[in-house]
Amino acid sequence: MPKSIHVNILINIKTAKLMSLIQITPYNPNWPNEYQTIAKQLRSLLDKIALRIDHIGSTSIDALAAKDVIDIQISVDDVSNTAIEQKLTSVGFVFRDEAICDNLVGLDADSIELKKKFFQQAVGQRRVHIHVRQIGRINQEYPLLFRDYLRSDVHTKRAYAQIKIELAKHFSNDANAYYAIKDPYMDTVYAAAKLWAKQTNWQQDTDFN
Ligand SMILES: CC(C)(COP(=O)(O)OP(=O)(O)OC[C@H]1O[C@@H](n2cnc3c(N)ncnc32)[C@H](O)[C@@H]1O)[C@@H](O)C(=O)NCCC(=O)NCCS
Ligand SMILES: Nc1ncnc2c1ncn2[C@@H]1O[C@H](COP(=O)(O)OP(=O)(O)OP(=O)(O)O)[C@@H](O)[C@H]1O
Repeated sequence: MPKSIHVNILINIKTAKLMSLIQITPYNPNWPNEYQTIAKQLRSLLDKIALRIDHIGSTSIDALAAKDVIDIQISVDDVSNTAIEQKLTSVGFVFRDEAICDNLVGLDADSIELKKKFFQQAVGQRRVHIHVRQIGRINQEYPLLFRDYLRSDVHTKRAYAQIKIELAKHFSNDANAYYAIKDPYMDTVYAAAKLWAKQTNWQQDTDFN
């Protein structure tokens, strides 16, 4: 193969990879079904270790554009229980030990309230993020409250979609920039969600897997 064609192919592959890094797609009504299938497998795998299994993140919110990633939270008694890792990796999920905490404005990264374990789909499978968090911690409540608030407030939901679409347009190949802006924006939504939770006496629902 001539060298110029080879270089062109390499550039195209590299560009395609960069371009697909952050991509927001319109809401897909099949996301909840995909979640249910995975959640049932997780329930039988983890049995009593999982106190609750929930669909979280944007794919759990009707009509919200999102990255095509099914986010799942598994709430446990003890996030350092090594059985969780053993069981999830035994069926192919990939443990990412770089992501041991969440970010929340006002808390240090090493706060006990932010500890988590993070897993991704087995190689070649549809994109899934599994967040294992300890029941009762701030970071365990966050995604459930954030989800329920966005489900209840169409204007905030639309604003969140717009922010993500714009960020993805400007920073599709720069995940750090995408999250550096999206994360504190989410925390302002979360602050409003906490007020809403007080007003409505919001509790974690009982409709989990
Ligand atoms: C978790 C990793 C390995 C997965 O990367 P990948 O490209 O496969 O997935 P993706 O970009 O969708 O990230 C997964 C989730 O991690 C979070 N995240 C990813 N990057 C960042 C970032 N720069 N800042 C904050 N949160 C991030 C987001 O909530 C996201 O949904 C990667 O994102 C990473 O190394 N992230 C940084 C880990 C981190 O934030 N550590 C904080 C110290 S505890
Ligand atoms: N500090 C935090 N602690 C716990 N959960 C958090 C925290 N920050 C964000 N989350 C939750 O994690 C979920 C998944 O994060 P993610 O970055 O994948 O966002 P998303 O809403 O799914 O949007 P995207 O379309 O970019 O994937 C968020 O919807 C939010 O509920």
